[in-house]
Amino acid sequence: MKFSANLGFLWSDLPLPQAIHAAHAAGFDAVECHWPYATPAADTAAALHQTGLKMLGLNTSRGNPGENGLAALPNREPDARAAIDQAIAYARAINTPNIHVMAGFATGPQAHATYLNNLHYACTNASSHGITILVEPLNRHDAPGYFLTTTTQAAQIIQTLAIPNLKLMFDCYHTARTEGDVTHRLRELLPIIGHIQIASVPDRGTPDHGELDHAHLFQTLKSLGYTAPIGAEYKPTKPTDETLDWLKSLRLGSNT
Ligand SMILES: O=C(O)[C@@H](O)C(=O)CO
Ligand SMILES: [Mg+2]
Repeated sequence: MKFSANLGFLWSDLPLPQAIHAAHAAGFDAVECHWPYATPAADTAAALHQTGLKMLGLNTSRGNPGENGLAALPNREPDARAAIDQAIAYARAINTPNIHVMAGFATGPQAHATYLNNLHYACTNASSHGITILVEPLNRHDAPGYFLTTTTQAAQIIQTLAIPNLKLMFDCYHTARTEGDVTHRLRELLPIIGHIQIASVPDRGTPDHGELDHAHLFQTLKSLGYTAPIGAEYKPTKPTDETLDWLKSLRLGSNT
C-alpha cells in the first residue's frame, strides 16, 4: 500500500515546508494537508519539488472562529465562494489534484440547496484545472451539527449533482464512528471515492489498534485494486517520528 501523510495532524508542530521534508524522510509516498494558507504557496511548492512528493489534497477555509466550513451555510455564498476560489488558486500553484470543500455547521433544506449550489460552483471552476472536489462526512461525536454526516448522504448528493469531478472523501475513521460496515461501504462506494483516509477507532490514533482491523482493510483495498496513497490522518500523542511503527512494519513486508 502507499500512504500519504496528512500534515494537518502529522508534524503539525513544523512549518509546512519542513513537515513535507519530514514526511519524505519518513518514507511517505505523498502528503496532504488541511489549511495551508498561512504558508506562501511558493514555499510549499519548493518543498514538494525538492522532495518529489505530491500534495494530494487541501481543504477550503473553515471561515470565522467556531465555524467548520461555509459551503452549506445559507446567506454565506460570497464567503463560501471566496474560500473555494482561494483553495483553487492555492491548489493550482502547488499542483494539487483534490480540494475538500467543507460544508460547515448547518441543517435543513435551505442548507442542502446552498451546499449543492456551492458544490456546483466549485466543480465548474475546478474542472478546467483538472481538480476534483471532495466532500467528506464528519462523525457526529467530533463535529456535532456538521451538515454532512454520512457516506449515504454524501453519495446521494454526488448522485444528484452527477458532475464527474465531484467525489467522496471516504474517511474510514469517521465512517466507522458514525455508520460502521466500513469495508462493505468501501466496496459499494469505490466508483465515487476520490480519496481514502485512516486512523484508529475510536481514539483517532495510529492505524494499528482499536475497533477497525487495518490489516483486513488494506487487504480489502488490495483486492479491489486500489493503488492510490491512503491518507494517514491520525492524531499523534507524541512526536510524529516516534509514531511510525505501523508504517515501518508494513514497509518491512507484512501481509499487506
Ligand atoms: O477528517 C477530518 O477531520 C479531515 O479530513 C478534514 O478535512 C476536516 O477536518
Ligand atoms: Mg478526514
